[in-house]
Amino acid sequence: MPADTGHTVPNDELIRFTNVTKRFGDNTVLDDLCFSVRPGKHVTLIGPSGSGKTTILRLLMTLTMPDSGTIDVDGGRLFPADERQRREVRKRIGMVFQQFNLFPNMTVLRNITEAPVRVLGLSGDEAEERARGLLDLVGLADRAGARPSQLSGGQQQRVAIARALAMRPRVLLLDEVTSALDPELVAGVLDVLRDIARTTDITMLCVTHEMNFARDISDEVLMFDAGKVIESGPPEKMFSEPENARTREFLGAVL
Ligand SMILES: Nc1ncnc2c1ncn2[C@@H]1O[C@H](COP(=O)(O)OP(=O)(O)OP(=O)(O)O)[C@@H](O)[C@H]1O
Repeated sequence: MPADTGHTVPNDELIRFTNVTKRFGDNTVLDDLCFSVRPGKHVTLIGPSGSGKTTILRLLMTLTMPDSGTIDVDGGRLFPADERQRREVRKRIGMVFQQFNLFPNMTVLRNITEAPVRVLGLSGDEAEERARGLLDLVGLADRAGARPSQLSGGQQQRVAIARALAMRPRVLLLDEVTSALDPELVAGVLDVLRDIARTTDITMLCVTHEMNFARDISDEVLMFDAGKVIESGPPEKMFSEPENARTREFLGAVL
């Protein structure tokens, strides 16, 4: 019998959470949560602070474990699964964090080539070619030899985006990627992400308080409250005529 690779999940779903519950002590952060994301779609998670948005991304990165339920990504089961299978599925997922988390002692180029060489087994030349293409994409082709500390926050975040893409993930997770940036640096990072959303077939799952950005890039917006999706829909509907009173209240406060 082959290992349980989650083939019960339909092919047109790249991410599926089924009855996922996550607790921290008495705090039920995700409550029997079900949702799915189709391949190539850009989905934004919105909701009040503490509603569990970051926890969803952390589960996908296997940085934390659910208490119950199943999580499938790209036809493979992430939870429950043994360590080896989890690592295999996890390789298909890239994440950009609020704090860029670059390696300070490595050049920009090494930051991007490190994981493709170590994890994917690419040769140094292959990894470098890939990295240089990505540096071009994020507008930093001339900074390959710099150290992160020589770059602005916005440039560092663009390196972090290139680093995540260098693993050729099927899913890109974006967690408040502009909230640690000075206001004048936000637009450059969001422009790069808009470009990536427009020109690649990567699936994106995004937590952001930048509602204009969410409106621009999202195919679907999911509104979270108390560990559940309480409303979902295309951004034009969610932002102009939300049906749920909690969504209206939340958007009234942030828009
Ligand atoms: N490691 C942890 N230990 C204990 N509680 C945690 C831990 N991580 C998250 N929580 C709690 O889980 C809840 C959900 O947190 P999460 O960061 O997922 O929310 P969020 O919707 O992303 O919020 P925000 O918009 O403020 O980032 C919060 O109440 C938080 O305090």
